[in-house]
Amino acid sequence: MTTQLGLPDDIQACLFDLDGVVTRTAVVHAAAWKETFDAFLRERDGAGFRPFTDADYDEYVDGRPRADGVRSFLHSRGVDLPEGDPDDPPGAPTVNGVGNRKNVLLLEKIHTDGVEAYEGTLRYIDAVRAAGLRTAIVSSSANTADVLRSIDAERLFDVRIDGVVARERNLPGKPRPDTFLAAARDLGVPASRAAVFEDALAGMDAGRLGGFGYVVGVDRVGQTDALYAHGADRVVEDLAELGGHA
Ligand SMILES: O=P(O)(O)OC[C@H]1O[C@@H](O)[C@H](O)[C@@H](O)[C@@H]1O
Repeated sequence: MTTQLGLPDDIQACLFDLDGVVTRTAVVHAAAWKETFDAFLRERDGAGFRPFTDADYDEYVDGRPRADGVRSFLHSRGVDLPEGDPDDPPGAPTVNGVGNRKNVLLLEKIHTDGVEAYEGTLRYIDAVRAAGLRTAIVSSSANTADVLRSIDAERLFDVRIDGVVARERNLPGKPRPDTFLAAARDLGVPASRAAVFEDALAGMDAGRLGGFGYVVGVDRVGQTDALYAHGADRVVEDLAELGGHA
């Protein structure tokens, strides 16, 4: 282990998830999803509908690309919608329509409340870069560039693989490892020499399946055991615990 960064000595690159690792936006996504799915279920099943829960978010939605989240959660409730088109009106009964509704709500919330970063993460990334390691942001979110710009954090990452890039390159999203592998490749570092930092169970699966050198689970919601079960080498509540202090 390096004493400074809390990583194995041979790690040359760090691949960071965005929502819940760099920014406090995992809860904003979760709230937008809950509003979207509860409205959908209420309309379908009436007032006695079974609401979307935190456990549903963790299992079916967190960390996955938008459309995969729609399909995966609704399938768990026995609903399989047609795909529709990317420009379906928000709330239309299609995978795209439901996803578009969620995006409208997400952007409203971000616009109203702003985006906050985790200071411990920003300090850790500074230390990682000062130590000469390369960095990437790897997120399923198609809003990654805007969110990073809003906290002036684009400069912290040498490479960005997000929901937009994944679509362009036809990369399957988390829990598949392809987006993390693409980031490591773009950085010129083998997966075995790259560390993954993730808060979502789907992201842990991606880290494990990709054969990465080290996988750090970031527990913001009390799911340490689940993060270990999904493949974390170490779980922290804040990246400051790993070290990297000036
Ligand atoms: O809808 P977006 O911004 O493209 O984000 C896709 C997904 O991005 C992930 O980072 C979030 O954990 C999910 O909740 C979200 O659904």
